[in-house]
Amino acid sequence: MLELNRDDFTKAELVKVMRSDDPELLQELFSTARKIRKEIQGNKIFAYGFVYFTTYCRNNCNFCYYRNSNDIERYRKNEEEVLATSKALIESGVNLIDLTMGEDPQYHQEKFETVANIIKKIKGEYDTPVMISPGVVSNEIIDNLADAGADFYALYQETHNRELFAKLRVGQDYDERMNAKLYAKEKGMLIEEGLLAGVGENEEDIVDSLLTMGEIGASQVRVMSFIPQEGSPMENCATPDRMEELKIIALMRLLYPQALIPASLDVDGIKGLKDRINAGANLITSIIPPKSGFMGVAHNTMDVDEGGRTVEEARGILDQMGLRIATREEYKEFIKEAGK
Ligand SMILES: C[S@@+](CC[C@H](N)C(=O)[O-])C[C@H]1O[C@@H](n2cnc3c(N)ncnc32)[C@H](O)[C@@H]1O
Ligand SMILES: C[C@H](CCN)[C@@H](N)C(=O)O
Ligand code: SF4
Repeated sequence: MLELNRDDFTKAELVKVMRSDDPELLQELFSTARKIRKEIQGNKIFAYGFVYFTTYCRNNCNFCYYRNSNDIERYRKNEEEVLATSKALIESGVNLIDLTMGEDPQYHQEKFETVANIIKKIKGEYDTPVMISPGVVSNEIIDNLADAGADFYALYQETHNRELFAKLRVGQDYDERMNAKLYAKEKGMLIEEGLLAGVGENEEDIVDSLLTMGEIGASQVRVMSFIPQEGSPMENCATPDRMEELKIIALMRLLYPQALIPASLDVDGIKGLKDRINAGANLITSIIPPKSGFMGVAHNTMDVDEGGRTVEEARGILDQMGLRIATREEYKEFIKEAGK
């Protein structure tokens, strides 16, 4: 059996864990991940509100429901709507607002000022940290977003295998995407890197991604299992067994004890929370207010209007696990350390 909880894993050892289905090893993997989280942050779990404010997109990612060629209903929310939903999320107890958008040509060509204003309001008036997930934007726009006060820039490579990237993010440039997040980091923003599970990667690819996340200095690292989307080229591809995602979460925790690692409600809804937390995640993402008209990504409506993706619902589950949602002040303290 592998010895866990070390900071000098070799690539071969990591690959071996990804390939293993030995129940004893996996148990040890998850319990070690939980132990490390507890050492770092006790029983606190962070929570992010998700505000997907425009679902228009110029890109054609093969895995995504919102790809440009998909003939779907789309929306573009105005500043008031975005702020009202952000406020409701903050009042419900989230620690950060994740402002997410498709690469909406209307913004990408002219309107980033609106986004900067929204960030300033959430930071100033609502005194709450902000993550911005705008896709690939120019260095000049990154400067503006950083100046507006955005704490985090999220941009997921999905894979660090260039050939696979080209098949997934069709027509997009690998280096341009990577360089945007490196530039954001240089400008003082924290960055989030992420990978998709179940899109044709092998164990070596996963391990390359795990190591790259550390090399680029990401403070938040994520994995999401691929969910097939109606009308997209990958509509008939299967969703992967969740054990892959759980193992990746646990390995990220072992490799990067201080990292923010999401348990995303977007993949399996609220019923998926417990397993991900038990694998070592320390953060709940994709909290969306019911009946607000805002959508998720991988599962765009699952549990939303039913009130399943709320802080209250998550709190009930955490409570049974001896855990609790962190306060905004505790989260701010945590990211201050992450920025050092
Ligand atoms: C919808 S995008 C939002 C930000 C921006 N448009 C971008 O692509 O960077 C956020 C992420 O959602 C994830 N995602 C999209 N479609 C998915 C799917 N079908 N299953 C799982 N995750 C998905 C991808 O990892 C993607 O990077
Ligand atoms: C993928 C999204 C995040 C974008 N920064 C969101 N649905 C999530 O699961 O946190
Ligand atoms: S993942 Fe992002 S960039 Fe790609 S099609 Fe979906 S919304 Fe657009």
